[in-house]
Amino acid sequence: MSSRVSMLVAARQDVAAARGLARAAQAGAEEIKTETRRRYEVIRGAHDTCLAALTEARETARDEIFERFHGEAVARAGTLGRLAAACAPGPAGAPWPAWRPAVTGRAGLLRIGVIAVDEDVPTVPALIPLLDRAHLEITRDPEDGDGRHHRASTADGLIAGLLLRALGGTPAGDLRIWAYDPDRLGGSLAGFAPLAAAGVLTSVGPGGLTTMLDELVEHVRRINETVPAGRPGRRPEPWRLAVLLGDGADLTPQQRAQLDRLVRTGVAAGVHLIARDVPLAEHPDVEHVHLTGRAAYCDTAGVLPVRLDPPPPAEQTAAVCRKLAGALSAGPPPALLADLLPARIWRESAAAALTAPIGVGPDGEPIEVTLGDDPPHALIGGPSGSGKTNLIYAWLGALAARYSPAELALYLLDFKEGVSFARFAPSPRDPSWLPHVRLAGVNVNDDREFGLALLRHLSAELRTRARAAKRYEAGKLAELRAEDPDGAWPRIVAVIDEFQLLLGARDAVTAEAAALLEDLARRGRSQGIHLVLASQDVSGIEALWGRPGLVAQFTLRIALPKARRILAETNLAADVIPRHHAVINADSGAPSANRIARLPDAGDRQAWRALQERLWRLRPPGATPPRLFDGDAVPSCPDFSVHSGPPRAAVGETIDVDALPAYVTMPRAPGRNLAIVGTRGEEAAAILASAARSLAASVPGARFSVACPDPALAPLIAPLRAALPSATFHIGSVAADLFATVSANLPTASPDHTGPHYLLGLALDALTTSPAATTAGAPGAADTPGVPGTVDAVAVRRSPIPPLSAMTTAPGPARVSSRAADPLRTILDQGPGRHVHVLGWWRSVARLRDSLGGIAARFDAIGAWVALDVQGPDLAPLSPAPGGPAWFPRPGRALCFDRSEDRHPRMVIPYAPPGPAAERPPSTPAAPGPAPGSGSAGIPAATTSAAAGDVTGAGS
Ligand SMILES: Nc1ncnc2c1ncn2[C@@H]1O[C@H](COP(=O)(O)OP(=O)(O)OP(=O)(O)O)[C@@H](O)[C@H]1O
Repeated sequence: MSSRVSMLVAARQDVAAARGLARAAQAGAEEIKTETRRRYEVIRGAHDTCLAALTEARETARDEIFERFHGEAVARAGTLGRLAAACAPGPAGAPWPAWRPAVTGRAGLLRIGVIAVDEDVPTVPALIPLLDRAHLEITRDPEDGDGRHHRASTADGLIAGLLLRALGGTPAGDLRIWAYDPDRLGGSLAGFAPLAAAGVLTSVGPGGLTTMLDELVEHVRRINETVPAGRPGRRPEPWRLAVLLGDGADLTPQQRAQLDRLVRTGVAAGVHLIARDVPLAEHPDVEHVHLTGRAAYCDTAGVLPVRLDPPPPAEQTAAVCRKLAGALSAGPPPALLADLLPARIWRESAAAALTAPIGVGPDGEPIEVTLGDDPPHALIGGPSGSGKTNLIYAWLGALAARYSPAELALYLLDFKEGVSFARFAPSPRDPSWLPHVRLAGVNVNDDREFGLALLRHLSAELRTRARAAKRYEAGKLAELRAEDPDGAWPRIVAVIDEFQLLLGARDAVTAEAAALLEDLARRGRSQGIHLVLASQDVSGIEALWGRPGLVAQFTLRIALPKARRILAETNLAADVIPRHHAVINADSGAPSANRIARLPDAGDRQAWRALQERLWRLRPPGATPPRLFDGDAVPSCPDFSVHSGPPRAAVGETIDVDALPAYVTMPRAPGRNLAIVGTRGEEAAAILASAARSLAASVPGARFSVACPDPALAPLIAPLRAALPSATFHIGSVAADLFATVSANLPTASPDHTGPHYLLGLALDALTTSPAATTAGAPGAADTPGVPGTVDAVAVRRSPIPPLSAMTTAPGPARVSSRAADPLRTILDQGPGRHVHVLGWWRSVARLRDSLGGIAARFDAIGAWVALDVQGPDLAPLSPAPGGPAWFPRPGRALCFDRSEDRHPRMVIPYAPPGPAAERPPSTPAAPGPAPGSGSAGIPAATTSAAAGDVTGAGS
């Protein structure tokens, strides 16, 4: 039992020990656990701290990275944006809302949209190359709206934008567009339609592709031939841009080949392609743009997607195109006269040639023309209003500013109505004149004789120069000037505007003028005499084209827009140049010698006046103003000086380069009477007045008596009263007394001590054909039967003048009745030999004949005559030429013939009657004879009777 107890005790003790051990182990474990937990807590705390720090560090780093990235991206976008703005300035790169056309001179890169890298980063303009740089091939995903579905597509919007940018950034006319759009027939580019009218846009239909490509290839070939390779600057040709809007159809092999040629060679020649749905050959010059929905990828942007701009607003496109078309139709703004002037005035020598710019070329450079040995003469052509006069102004301005009056002399003639060259002469409004101008003729119109006079003058100058050249053995002007440095040998430029009027008739004037022109044209070249002929239309001038030798000398041709036949037949350049341009061709019109010049508005009065006044102030001392011949002006009678030769009567002004009086001489010799014939009473009186004034100056002691047998015409005497204050006047019936008295007292010997006596008569026909004179049995009257029914006979019956023989009551010791019966005829026959001369006005040749003795009378007593409105054939009895002179009367002009001086009749311009200077008066023909109770020549009856005083004293 005890064992059992002891065992139990032992067991208990073991259990207790075990328990103690277990408890101790547990306590140890607890301790470890606690320690471990503590450690865990420590570690965990450390971990959390570390993690938080790491997170914070990471965040900081990330923020820094983002910040740096953003900053750099913004900066780079800014740089790229500035770069893009510089590469595509103004209209090439501006977004549509702010877009305006403006010529920038750089059209190479064009904006199509933007590259958006990040939302926070500004976008960068996406540019693609075009003009002078690349062709463009546009491909697209099938979903892009396309021509096949007749919807506006992104591609078409892209093309429209490119076209507008290219047009807006290049000078008007420098870009021509061809649009091949077989499917929509031009509808894709409808906004550009206004350009078609201005020739900028050509729509090409389905059948036109081959022709278009051929033409462009040909153009490239021509450019490559004519523009030297490597020449700096742009070729003087517009860019040509062909837009090909494909319709899915394949090109023919020929079209493909031409297209490939253009791809290879077009860019260098300014010919470009924009091809949509038309594959282009692979070539470095081709820029590819691929469209996917609203994004696009292009070679220039690489992998970066481009967000395309919207198409330009349709109204904006149309407005820009309309404006451009308008500007092109109106032509470019004119150049300025100032562009043609040299930096320093009068510094050039004309020894070798005259060279001056006439306008500016397409590149803005002056286009110079030369007159010298080659080319020597110029032909200018252009229809009315095309700018011939303006061109002449520009040319003359440029010449006159370069060459002094010692180097250049100008003779200028304008045959048409107007006063174009009058500005070169002084006027009441502008006292300045162009010092180079020797002669300016305006309103020359029908005075072809004046043109002839100029040619004769130039011909005389040519002879003078030829003689001098021979003396110095000089072959041309430069040599003559070198041999004779002190001589005055300016180059002469004679400009004749509307010269066809000089050569337009088949008569002696044309024949002589053409012969003189030919001679001047041939020989003038070496003598420094240059002709510049201008005309609206030279095609019909027989005298010109009938003389090929003459035309051939005019190697300088200047054609204004639409000029005909000035250039060579095959040269059509004048048909295509715009307004205010000219084709200058110094090779007789050969097409290869064409130069196109834009002309300044030299007609502008202010610009011209400033230049002229400047040159005028520099004029050499003693320079005289040019002679101005104005065909519409009536010259005033000059002051005649004492003259030592035979007495002479001025019947008007000669039509000549110098404004000289036209005289007929009145020496004491048979036949020295003057008859003025025609119905224009005022002009007849004015001629008598100038004749009287010049005779009075020629012979200071001369006596003058004035007769006007028709009292109705007494007012016409006024100019004679003004010219001859000391003359005696015999109006109405006393006129007959005058003739009777003078006739009866004709000196029989040589009465030089008494001086000449001039009888001036108005309407002397009223003296001679009185029926009463016939009944008086006077020899003259008997030879002069009135012819009832003719105008003269009617006039005789109506004449209020009583029969001369019956009226002749003047007392006088030497009254010889047989002669006194026809005193006028007696004086005409016998007076001049005794220094008694009749200067009278008859209203027709028939009446003059009656005064001379009737139908078979000879005109020997009329040594000189002046015809007014008498037709040439009517002058046959007085004329040296059988059938009468070729004379077509017109107001303000008279035909004069002095048998002792002239071989042919010459045209003269009657002077204005004394008094204030007048314009040419309307012609007032005197009636053939006054009707009973009424005046003639517009004079009322009351005046007539009042004027019919029987006796008037000197100067009364
Ligand atoms: N280059 C130019 N720039 C601006 N205006 C011009 C220019 N050329 C001509 N004009 C103007 O055109 C008009 C006609 O010119 P101009 O008188 O020179 O022509 P024209 O050929 O001589 O005509 P016509 O034969 O009928 O006299 C004028 O009003 C002139 O001012």
